[in-house]
Amino acid sequence: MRTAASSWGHIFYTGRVIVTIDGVAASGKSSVASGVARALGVPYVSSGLLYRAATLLALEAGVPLDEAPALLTHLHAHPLRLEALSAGNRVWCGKRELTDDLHSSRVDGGVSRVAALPEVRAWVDAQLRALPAPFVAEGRDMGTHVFPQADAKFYLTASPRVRAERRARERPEDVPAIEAALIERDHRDRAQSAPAPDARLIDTGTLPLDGVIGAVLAALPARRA
Ligand SMILES: Nc1ncnc2c1ncn2[C@@H]1O[C@H](COP(=O)(O)OP(=O)(O)OP(=O)(O)O)[C@@H](O)[C@H]1O
Ligand SMILES: Nc1ccn([C@@H]2O[C@H](COP(=O)(O)O)[C@@H](O)[C@H]2O)c(=O)n1
Repeated sequence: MRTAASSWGHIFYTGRVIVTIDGVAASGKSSVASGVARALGVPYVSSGLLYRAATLLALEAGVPLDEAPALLTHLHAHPLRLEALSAGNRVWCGKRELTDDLHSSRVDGGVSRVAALPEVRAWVDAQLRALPAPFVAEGRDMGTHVFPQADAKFYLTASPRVRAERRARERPEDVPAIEAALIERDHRDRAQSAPAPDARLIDTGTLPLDGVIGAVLAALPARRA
């Protein structure tokens, strides 16, 4: 059992707590999840990194992105390991760290095809459910499908333009191109991207990052050992 006190002072978490933060692409999920996890003193888990890593391995090996049997065979031959730290998640394939290669426009462009495969989703879900709580999990279906029993659920939104402007600081493409790609990715991901009925919706477009983190922390139920 583990106890953590947040820098907000009023939250004391003990035990196997799971907080889920879902939302559309580039809405701030990983930044917010990391900030919340650090405040609580627990790891955060980025589910999207596993889909991204599966996509990268497929692209590198020339495995067609929508051929589930070939992709699963390749993934079983090259097992991935998600290192879930509160400061940032890392993904490993054996001794090779993939993390820095996972946020390219090439991976952005292919990942939704891989994530649409039920076999790949089951492979990701099994790895996530094997992780020991407490943690903050972020993605698309953390609160609906993977951890429906979560103690608190959040869903982040922001307009495509705001998200593209933020992402443009991290990508070589211009804002209109990034915005079009985000809209396309949201559309391809729509099957797994509905908010949980019991999730709190937060529009991150009108708040600074610290404000979103503070809103999540303020909404968490107080818990005692
Ligand atoms: N509330 C905010 N105010 C300003 N910038 C923000 C805010 N939230 C996130 N950002 C910035 O927006 C960008 C996207 O955030 P982040 O990578 O956390 O989103 P994401 O939802 O995890 O993205 P993806 O779905 O592509 O993995 C980052 O540059 C981040 O610093
Ligand atoms: N729970 C999830 C998480 C991610 N995906 C797919 O992975 C892509 C990349 O995720 P990011 O969180 O890094 O944007 C995303 O576009 C989805 O295709 C998913 O399906 N379910």
